Amino acid sequence: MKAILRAQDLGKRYGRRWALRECAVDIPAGHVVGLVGPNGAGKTTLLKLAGGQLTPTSGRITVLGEEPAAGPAQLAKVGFVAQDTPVYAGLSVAEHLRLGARLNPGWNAVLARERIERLGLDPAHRAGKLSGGQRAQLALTLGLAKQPELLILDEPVAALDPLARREFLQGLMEAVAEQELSVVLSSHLIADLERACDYLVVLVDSRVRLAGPVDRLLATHRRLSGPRRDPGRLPGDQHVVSASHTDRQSTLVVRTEGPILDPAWTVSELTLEDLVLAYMEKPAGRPVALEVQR
Ligand SMILES: Nc1ncnc2c1ncn2[C@@H]1O[C@H](COP(=O)(O)OP(=O)(O)OP(=O)(O)O)[C@@H](O)[C@H]1O
Repeated sequence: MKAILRAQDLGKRYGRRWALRECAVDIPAGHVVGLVGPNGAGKTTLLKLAGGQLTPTSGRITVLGEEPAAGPAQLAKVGFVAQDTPVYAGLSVAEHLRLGARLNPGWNAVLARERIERLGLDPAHRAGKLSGGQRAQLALTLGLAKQPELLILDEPVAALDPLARREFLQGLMEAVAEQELSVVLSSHLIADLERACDYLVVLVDSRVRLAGPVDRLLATHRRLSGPRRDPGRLPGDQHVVSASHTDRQSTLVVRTEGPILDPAWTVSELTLEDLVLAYMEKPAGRPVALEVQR
């Protein structure tokens, strides 16, 4: 299947500091991909590299099989809504839609108009006078009406109220199911990602720590609780992701393809939030990136 985003040994350095290092991912088309990680992990940097706003310091990235922003055809296939939801303060909502129609060959004027109506935005209103959430909605409408093959959204729902967030994510999932759209979005709101995303990438300390389809990731991770145990003494096919201990008790998150046979453990499944938090904890040694494919 076609990859929407492929990175090999990708790195980006600002001055002496690496914002992204040794990044390797291969994300297939047809997903809503959630990109998560702590503040400063490198999410915006990765998205900007994919959007062509930044160039790599090392390695390679391709988007829909080509260099990012390689030319007009490639630009038409990729929509990008940045974290600060850029709109032109002096232009009205209607003028934004007219501009979108002029600049984008695949523009869907009906979709844009209907969405603006549904949101209750006044077409004559200047963008500079909209609330933060309304500006975000306008920027998202422009991204959707462009009808790209890949829509990249940097924290798209942060400014939206809970109902608007739910409706927006629902709309994204429908667009992915009905059109040939793939989405990569970053967010700190894991409950939202849980609802909308079927593929996950976790970035920590400028490195990819986990990537794969959500159902596969959940099926291959377990929480084990039981009498205190040295995590180094688990069977070889059980990889410890995080561990916490009291004097008598150990709680581990492990990745394994097989069943947990040791009767001393109480075994439970993880939620997406448990999984993300386990990978966001600082590991004791050098972290190992895991890319899980179907
Ligand atoms: N223009 C820049 N110049 C220098 N350093 C930068 C620049 N942009 C980002 N950085 C640094 O690169 C690292 C990664 O930043 P990035 O914005 O990609 O993180 P992020 O995961 O998107 O964070 P957040 O969740 O807070 O938005 C951070 O340490 C940040 O300080």
